Amino acid sequence: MHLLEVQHLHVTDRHTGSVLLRDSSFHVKQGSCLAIVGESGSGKSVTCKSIMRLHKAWIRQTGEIWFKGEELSALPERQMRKKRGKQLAMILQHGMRAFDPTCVIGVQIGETLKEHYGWSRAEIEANMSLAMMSVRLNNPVELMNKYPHQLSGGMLQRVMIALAFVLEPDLIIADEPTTALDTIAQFEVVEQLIALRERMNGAMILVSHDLGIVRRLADDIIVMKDGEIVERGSANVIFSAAQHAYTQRLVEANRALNGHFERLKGGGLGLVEH
Ligand SMILES: Nc1ncnc2c1ncn2[C@@H]1O[C@H](COP(=O)(O)OP(=O)(O)OP(=O)(O)O)[C@@H](O)[C@H]1O
Repeated sequence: MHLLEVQHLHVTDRHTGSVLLRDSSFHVKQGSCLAIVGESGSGKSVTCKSIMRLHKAWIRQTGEIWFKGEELSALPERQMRKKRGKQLAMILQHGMRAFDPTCVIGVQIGETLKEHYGWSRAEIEANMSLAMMSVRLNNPVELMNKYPHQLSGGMLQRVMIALAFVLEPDLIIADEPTTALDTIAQFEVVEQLIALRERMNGAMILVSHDLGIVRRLADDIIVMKDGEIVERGSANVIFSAAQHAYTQRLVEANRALNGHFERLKGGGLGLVEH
C-alpha cells in the first residue's frame, strides 16, 4: 500500500462547466518525493488543493484519494481539518498568504501546535525555537513577535518549514515553494527542504517550474499538460529518456536555460562592460 493513492481524480468548475483536472491517477510512496511539473495552468495546484480538500465551493472534485489507508474524500470536514497540518502539511508559494496579516507569527504557530499537541506556551516556544534555529532563523523569539509583513518571503518559507519540522507530517505538499524568492533565498529553502526530508523520513509532493530543484529532490515525476498527466516515471528516466514530446521540450528548455546561466557566470556570452 502506498502512502497516498489518487484514483481517477476529476475536477470541474461548476460555474463554467470547464474541466480543470481529467481522470488523474498517481501515487506517492512512503519516504519518497514526487514532483509535479508542467506548464502554467496545467493543473498542478488544483491537484494539490484536491488532496488537501481546500477547493472553493464552486469547484467539484470526484474520484478517490487514499491516504494511509483512509479515503479522504469520504471524511467529514472536522476530521479532515485534524489531518491538515499534523499529517498533511502544505508549504505554499507565497508565505505571506499562509499567515494571517493581522496576527504575529508566534500566535499563529502557537494555535496550530496547541490544536495538534495541546502544548503549553513554554513547550511551544522551546520546540519552535529549536526548529527555527535549525532552518537558520536566528533570534526565534524575536521573530515570533513579528507580523508576517515584517519578514522576507524566504524567512516566511523557512518558518513554514520549521513548523513542518515540529509537526512531522507524513506528507508535505510544497507548491512552488521557491518561485517567489530571489536566488540566494531559493538556494537556502531548497537546502532546508532536503534537510526536512532527511530528518522526518516522510514523503513530499513538490510542484516546481524549476527542473534544477526537481532534479535535486524528486524520486519520481509526473508531467501535466492541460489538466492531464501526459508522462510519468522515475526522475532518472524522465531526465534522460523522456518519451512525450512535451516532456522532451521541457527538459531541453531547462538544459538550454542552465547552459545560458553557466555561460553568463563564465562571461562566455561576451557581456561588454560600459
Ligand atoms: N478557484 C478556481 N476557479 C476556477 N478555475 C480555477 C480555479 N483554480 C484554478 N483554476 C483553473 O484551473 C486550471 C489549472 O490551474 P492550476 O492553478 O492548477 O495550474 P498550475 O499548473 O498550478 O499553474 P501555475 O504553474 O501557473 O501555478 C487553470 O485553467 C486555472 O485557471
